[in-house]
Amino acid sequence: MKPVIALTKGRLEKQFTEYFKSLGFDTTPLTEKGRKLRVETDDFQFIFAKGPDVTVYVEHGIADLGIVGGDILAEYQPDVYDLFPLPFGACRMAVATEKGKVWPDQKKTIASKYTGITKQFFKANGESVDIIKLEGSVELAPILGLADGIVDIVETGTTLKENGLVVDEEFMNFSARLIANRSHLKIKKDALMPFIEKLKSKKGV
Ligand SMILES: Nc1ncnc2c1ncn2[C@@H]1O[C@H](COP(=O)(O)OP(=O)(O)OP(=O)(O)O)[C@@H](O)[C@H]1O
Ligand SMILES: O=P(O)(O)OC[C@H]1O[C@H](OP(=O)(O)OP(=O)(O)O)[C@H](O)[C@@H]1O
Repeated sequence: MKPVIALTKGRLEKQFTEYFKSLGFDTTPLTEKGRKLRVETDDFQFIFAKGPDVTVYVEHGIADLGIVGGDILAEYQPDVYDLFPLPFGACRMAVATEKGKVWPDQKKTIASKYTGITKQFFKANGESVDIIKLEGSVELAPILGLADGIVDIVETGTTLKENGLVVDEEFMNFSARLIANRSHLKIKKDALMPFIEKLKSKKGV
């Protein structure tokens, strides 16, 4: 049986494919998969899922390995082996608000997709906040008056800038990470280790 790798769809999938190619693997099945959610290369089976679901497939042993953002691991804290960072998917977690906005004296309202990280961050700062969960386009919340600020991923800063927001504080750095199912790492060691070592040995794309 070929090892099964769960890949985060979208941005990380594209960056992983470039990386995988740079390691000398044929990426044709990945680039020509169309709407398929499962493809095979000569050496591996790949499944494509949203970041949080990648951790679910790895935790349950459906996938042996997973490629997922560090932000997802911090938010969901799945029971998997977090092996090491990969040289793509770099981003930061930040608190942001509208340019020129003064934070209210009373309890702040923060909108985020990352409610766990948000809660943990403000708690560590000794502050209690109201948190509103959103699924995306989080930058809209302060503009439309849903929240005083947001906690979200920043990479280039373009999304914040183009929506009139500024970073108040950056507090975590992330990149894509390789994760593994805990028991499969032992049971399927011979099948998985050569690939893991190959990923580990290469530093950049
Ligand atoms: N702007 C960004 N720059 C770099 N990495 C990012 C950025 N946004 C997200 N990421 C990383 O890529 C991972 C996947 O993000 P992506 O935006 O592709 O999916 P998503 O946030 O679930 O959005 P969607 O709901 O559109 O699929 C995130 O978990 C994070 O690790
Ligand atoms: O600093 P930047 O380079 O502009 O990147 C940051 C943006 O990228 C992500 O959004 P994504 O594209 O995943 O869309 P989303 O709002 O639907 O999550 C993130 O949530 C920010 O909105």
